[in-house]
Amino acid sequence: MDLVNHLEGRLLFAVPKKGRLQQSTLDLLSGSDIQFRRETRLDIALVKNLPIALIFLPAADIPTFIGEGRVDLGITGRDQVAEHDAQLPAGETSGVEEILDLGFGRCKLQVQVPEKGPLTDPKELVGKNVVTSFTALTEAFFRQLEGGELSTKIKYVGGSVEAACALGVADGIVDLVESGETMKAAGLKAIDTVVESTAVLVKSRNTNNSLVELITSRIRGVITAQKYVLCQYNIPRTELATASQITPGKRAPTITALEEEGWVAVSSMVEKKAIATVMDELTKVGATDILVLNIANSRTG
Ligand SMILES: Nc1ncnc2c1ncn2[C@@H]1O[C@H](COP(=O)(O)OP(=O)(O)OP(=O)(O)O)[C@@H](O)[C@H]1O
Ligand SMILES: O=P(O)(O)OC[C@H]1O[C@H](OP(=O)(O)OP(=O)(O)O)[C@H](O)[C@@H]1O
Repeated sequence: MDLVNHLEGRLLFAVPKKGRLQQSTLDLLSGSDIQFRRETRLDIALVKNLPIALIFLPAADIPTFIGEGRVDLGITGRDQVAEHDAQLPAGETSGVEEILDLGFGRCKLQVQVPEKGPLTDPKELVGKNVVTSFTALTEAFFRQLEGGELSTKIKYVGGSVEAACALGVADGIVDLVESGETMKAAGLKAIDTVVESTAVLVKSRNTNNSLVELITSRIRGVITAQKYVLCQYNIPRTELATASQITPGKRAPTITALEEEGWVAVSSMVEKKAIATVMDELTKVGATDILVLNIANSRTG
């Protein structure tokens, strides 16, 4: 099948073809009921149940395709969008618009130098060799540090940036850090942060495809569901005001009267990471039968 001829009329949605953001992106698509089958080695997949085509691209290239309006929607790192925007001529507005922070792919683009070396401040790298995959952001960073000048020599490498200092190619690097394992293994330390990043859903500023809203709302629902649990409990009506402060919900808690005089049942969305503390506090104010339920999907205001 000539897939390119089947793109007409479809929303084009770019997703990472490999790497750190791919699995969580595929999970989001699946949670949003975007059904597709990707043929081996093909970078285009037609969605079966919606007029959408998925385009598998390197995360670093996604902002370019979206910025030029070739692709309507995409998932990539905020760092990649920032790098794309930093390459634009002065005064030009970015064609890439962020719609949603997706929460995964959290990392920092950091200035790193040899741990045992003499450098401790990014200013000491001015005029020296710096290696990175993010040349535009690194240039902007050093230009600001140098007060508008740029004497620092910035060189591009596509991967394994952390090897540059040990190989004598660089005095410092600008690379992504998450756990810090790679940096530590390469004998480097971070001395400054250029940008902080998470995966984002982005759209082309010029797209007018109505499916953008539908997809955004589905993805938002999946993210909310992943972030929250539903907490249900029974409480004496006299303690309801205090309990409602502990579980205010996204809008307000749902309160139902119980058959037993003076008692009510409460059901409220609570952030997953806070649930243990919330349960402790509810118990303290007299709540009983506290249940915590996972949310499969959601649409909230
Ligand atoms: N260690 C990490 N932890 C979390 N997110 C990361 C990490 N490294 C990269 N990312 C995010 O994932 C995006 C893609 O990086 P990744 O290293 O997966 O690239 P890639 O497309 O596989 O290209 P490469 O050929 O450079 O490996 C980055 O721009 C960043 O937003
Ligand atoms: O702080 P950490 O948890 O160690 O993660 C950081 C590493 O992850 C990324 O590389 P990746 O492993 O995706 O491969 P790459 O170097 O080929 O881009 C990034 O470029 C760092 O090297």
